[in-house]
Amino acid sequence: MQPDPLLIEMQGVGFRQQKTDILQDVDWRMAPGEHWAILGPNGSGKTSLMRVACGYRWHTSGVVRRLGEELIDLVKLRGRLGWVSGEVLQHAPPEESALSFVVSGRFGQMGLRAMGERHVTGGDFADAAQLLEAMGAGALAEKPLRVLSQGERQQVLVARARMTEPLLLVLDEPCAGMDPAARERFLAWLGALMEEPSTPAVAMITHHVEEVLPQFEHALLIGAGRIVSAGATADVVTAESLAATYGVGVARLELHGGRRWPLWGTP
Ligand SMILES: Nc1ncnc2c1ncn2[C@@H]1O[C@H](COP(=O)(O)OP(=O)(O)OP(=O)(O)O)[C@@H](O)[C@H]1O
Repeated sequence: MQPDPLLIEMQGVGFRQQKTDILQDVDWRMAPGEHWAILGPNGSGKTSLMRVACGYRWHTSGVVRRLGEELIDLVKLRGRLGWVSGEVLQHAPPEESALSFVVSGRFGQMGLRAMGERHVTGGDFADAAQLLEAMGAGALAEKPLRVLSQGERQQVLVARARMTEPLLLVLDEPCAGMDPAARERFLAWLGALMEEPSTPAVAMITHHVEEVLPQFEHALLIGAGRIVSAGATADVVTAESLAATYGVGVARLELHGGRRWPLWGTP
């Protein structure tokens, strides 16, 4: 039997825009079912890396294979790679229910109101309701988007992205704007979700080291558009590599709850 193709394979990849090298010499492979944390300081190229990886931006040098192919039908690709970003909600009608918004993910839309409901069946609604329920977010179904908390929004965005049964979910800074309690609640939910065998591969972009849950068995550290280190989280997320990448000393890196918490500052 043929092994499943890698989700993403990048070899010597560069991405240059407006005479600026945003990504350089990127070599990275992500296999089906793996969970990766994409870590790095502001402006280091995390989002650009994942955009190029997923075909939302086109690399300017090197080779990118997505699902084993160099050129792949981008429409097909969009359905296999679910992009979860708070920005999506800026385009969603605030009065739309969470359930309708989740249903709209099946059609690659930002809510059903924008598209009319003509293609949507009762089966689509039933699937969306079941998905929300299975993800422990069933209570959100009837709520309008405008009342959802930051954590609930992320839950609904993840559910929306899963309506096409993607092989990879990309979470772009899902904890942005959350206070510590909201963040811990969301991360507990995400960790439990990642334990489910039905959950696809996850790549989470963040600049906060302590958000790297134990379920992220792989980590990629990027600085100034170049991969500093990529591999097993324990090997990648070290005080030395963090200090070098973030440009600030790490006095201590504490392991607590399976997560690494840096105490920034010179020892
Ligand atoms: N289209 C573009 N044209 C020019 N520069 C760009 C473009 N897109 C990104 N950049 C620059 O590339 C660098 C990397 O941006 P990117 O958004 O990938 O970083 P990031 O690590 O995700 O940052 P943050 O954590 O702040 O969101 C930044 O300096 C940004 O200004």
